[in-house]
Amino acid sequence: MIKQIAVLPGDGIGPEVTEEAVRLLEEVGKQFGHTFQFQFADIGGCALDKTGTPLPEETLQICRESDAILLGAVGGPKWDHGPGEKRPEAGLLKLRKALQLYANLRPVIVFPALVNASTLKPEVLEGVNLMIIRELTGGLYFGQPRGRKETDEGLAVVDTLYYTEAEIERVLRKAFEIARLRKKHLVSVDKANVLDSSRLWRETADRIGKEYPDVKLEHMLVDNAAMQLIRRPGQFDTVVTENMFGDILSDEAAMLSGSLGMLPSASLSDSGPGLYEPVHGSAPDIAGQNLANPLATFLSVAMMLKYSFNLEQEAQAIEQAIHKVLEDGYRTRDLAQEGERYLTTTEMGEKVRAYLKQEVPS
Ligand SMILES: NC(=O)C1=CN([C@@H]2O[C@H](COP(=O)(O)OP(=O)(O)OC[C@H]3O[C@@H](n4cnc5c(N)ncnc54)[C@H](O)[C@@H]3O)[C@@H](O)[C@H]2O)C=CC1
Ligand SMILES: CC(C)CC(=O)C(=O)O
Ligand SMILES: [Mg+2]
Repeated sequence: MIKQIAVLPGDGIGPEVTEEAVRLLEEVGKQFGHTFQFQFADIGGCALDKTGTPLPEETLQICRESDAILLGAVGGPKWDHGPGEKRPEAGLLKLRKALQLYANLRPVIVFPALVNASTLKPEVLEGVNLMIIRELTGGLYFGQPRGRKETDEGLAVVDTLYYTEAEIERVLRKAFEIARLRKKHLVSVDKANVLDSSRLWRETADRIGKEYPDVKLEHMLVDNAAMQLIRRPGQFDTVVTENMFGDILSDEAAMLSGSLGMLPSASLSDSGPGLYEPVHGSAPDIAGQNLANPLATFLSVAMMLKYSFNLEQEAQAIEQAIHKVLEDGYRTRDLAQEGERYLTTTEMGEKVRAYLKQEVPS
């Protein structure tokens, strides 16, 4: 199989983790007889510095012409004070919108070897395997009007939470389809006791739910969901929610798996390339130090192989290699216990490739 992959390393630790992910893909290609061709392009702060825009037209074109997109992360303190459209994050939002990547899949898996990496009790974490589906191209991050202005009462500011029924319906349908392939239990998270947008979300979920009688639909208010995720995460299988709630809940859920450096994601549309990126950001506090955990990006590569290329066996080979590396006690700094030795980003990359090649040390 020959596939074109657009690689957008971005800022901070983005280039460090994507470099290792590209090496991993090359290794998968070698082992399974595939050719992955990479086209690198700028996004975020590095694109702003070079071109004055966080998503250059050329980058968007490369993405449109690719079979899948691999992204590191964008942003950092250097660009934090620019106006909204001159922020690195605006480039990523624009890319998601332009490619209509409305369904963001964020699986949260507790690797048995990492049960002790979390601050939660092992018995609470046992068997946790949930899928958060976050709406990605609507809601507060996109609604208009937005911005600030001087008023008689001083400075005022507005962000708009806007959803059409069609936007809500398509992501809910995707969630029901995914729930059907899992444990057939879907929790729809909203704030229907306060927000009109959430009331439409809930009505739509109830309506679409009638087409999926085999899937048990439950509604949960977002504040309670945030608490339940920590109290008893095992009660969740598939979770669907709007853009900002999903953003926040998935970072929270990352702590079940031990680190934000463990959480991958896939952003999918109805046609065209999928975008694969770790859930974490550019981590300026550790950037340039070879300390980042690349496993979230590796797991995102596995999602790419599965969802975009239908290469189930290859995806499982990556997941298995990661399982074994962790079982054998290898950790990056974010996962290591106090005083425990840890691997750098590049060493973890080498280790996972070695396990993929079955070059397992005795
Ligand atoms: N998809 C994206 O490109 C995202 C970009 N951002 C941007 O990233 C910048 C930093 O944001 P933060 O709030 O600090 O969130 P962050 O996710 O970059 O970092 C939060 C904390 O987690 C740690 N961390 C994150 N990824 C890690 C990894 N792979 N290995 C080890 N530790 C890791 C960081 O060191 C930091 O302590 C901001 O400019 C923000 O807008 C934030 C989230 C997503
Ligand atoms: C545009 C990003 C900075 C938003 C985010 O935090 C995310 O997608 O997880
Ligand atoms: Mg986020």
